[in-house]
Amino acid sequence: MDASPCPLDSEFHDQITALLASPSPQEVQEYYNELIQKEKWHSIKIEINKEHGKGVFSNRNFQEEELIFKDQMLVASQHSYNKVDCFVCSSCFRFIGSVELQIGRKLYLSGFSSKDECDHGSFSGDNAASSSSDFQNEDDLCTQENKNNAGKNSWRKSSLSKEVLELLMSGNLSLPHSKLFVLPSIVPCPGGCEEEHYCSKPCAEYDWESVHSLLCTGKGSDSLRQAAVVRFIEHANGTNDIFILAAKVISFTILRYRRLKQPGFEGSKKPILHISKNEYNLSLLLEAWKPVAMGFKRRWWDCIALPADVDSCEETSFRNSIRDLAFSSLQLLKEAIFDIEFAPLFSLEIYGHIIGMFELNNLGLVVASPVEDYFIYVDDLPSPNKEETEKLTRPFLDELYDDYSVCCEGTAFFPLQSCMNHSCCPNAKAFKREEDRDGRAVIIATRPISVGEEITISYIDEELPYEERQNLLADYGFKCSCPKCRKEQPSV
Ligand SMILES: C[S@@+](CC[C@H](N)C(=O)[O-])C[C@H]1O[C@@H](n2cnc3c(N)ncnc32)[C@H](O)[C@@H]1O
Repeated sequence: MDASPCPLDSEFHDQITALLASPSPQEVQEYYNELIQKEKWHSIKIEINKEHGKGVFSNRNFQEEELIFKDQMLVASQHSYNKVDCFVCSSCFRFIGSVELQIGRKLYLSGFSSKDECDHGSFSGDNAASSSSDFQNEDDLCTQENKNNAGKNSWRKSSLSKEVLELLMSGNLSLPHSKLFVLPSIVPCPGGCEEEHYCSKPCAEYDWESVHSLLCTGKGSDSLRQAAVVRFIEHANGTNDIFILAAKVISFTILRYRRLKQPGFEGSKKPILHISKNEYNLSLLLEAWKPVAMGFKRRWWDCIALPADVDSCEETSFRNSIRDLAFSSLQLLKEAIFDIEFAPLFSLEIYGHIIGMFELNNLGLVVASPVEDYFIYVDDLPSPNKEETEKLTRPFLDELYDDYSVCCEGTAFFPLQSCMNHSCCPNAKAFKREEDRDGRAVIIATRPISVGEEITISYIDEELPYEERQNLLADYGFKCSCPKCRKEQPSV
């Protein structure tokens, strides 16, 4: 592999080594004990062993189908391609607005010739959308990227007019029975950007304080920084939106550091007088970074699976190209939010490890759509109520076609779930039940679990043949020796 193109990698070598050092077993234990205490999931514990590192273990017996724990994401992000389909809170990922808004907005935004573009011009003046009480302004309907493309696109032919969709979005056209599917109303971003929306003030404030204030492109941010953030986001949307999540991790760490630095902040470390300012800053940075330090990680370009169409003799140039892509993204992020006080966080080494952490802990973020529930409800209505209702709802369902059931999808880092080891005969699974309507991971027992047993999930389709399973697990850097693998392993 070529030498690193990032000068910060060598300049801050010692600080980077400290940030990437594995936390001691005692630190790990203390961190997770505190987290479990805070989240009140007393029926699990984190244990560390030489063979598999951290793992989640049961503290009591669980029955089949019982909830084991739910996990709040440390950072999360909706996939950019999913943002037209699902309008969700940027903090907890609940659907927001109304069923009408979800349907109207999706059909409206995808009604233009390109799915990702919308004609901002059509929302000016006294049109229905801008008079809505739910919307803060017409910009709520378009992302920054969409607005940059304003006027370039034309409304494609559809059985539904733009005007009908605008009425639906503005709340001036209600669908029958939709009151049974009430969604939280929309809370705007405190910084005034049009990219993020929330289901409540606490969600808006939490996201602002923990991540978003550094990445906001709203009126409060200076215009040069704003333009740089937009360039970074556009690059991520055009290449790999995992970069947005990596930027959130850096922003999370910087903001946590600033809070810890404030005198009197709960949990802040008192400055130790006999150490230098630099040492003090590093120890504070390590403290701020701790939730990320706990995550299992390797460099992205070292651990990413080689795509099937890349020949093994091309492997080095493939890995170099992945690293170069990450470096281009990092350069754009630096133009947007670089701060010398946190220079090591902007090294390619750290950026690569953050992205690798998502690669190796990949549990997707999924939230079921209330639009699907709504149409299922209508379909289940008794006659003649069903036929009456469908006269109004059918044109929308026909236009949505299969997309009526699209879930909110994204990527997240879940602190507890990411400690779960793999087994091809797992005793638990990540599974959203009817009532789980936000982004949290939900872990359910798939068979009875005894006190003290390790709780495992399967990272892959465990029904695959032995060889295929081992090939897929090699991407995670281990060979599985669970009871099923030991039984199926071909004898030599
Ligand atoms: C999501 S992490 C699980 C937590 C991890 N043990 C830790 O210490 O943070 C995934 C990594 O754990 C290890 N791992 C998970 N399941 C394993 C297994 N069945 N056998 C060996 N290593 C495993 C692998 O290194 C894998 O890349």
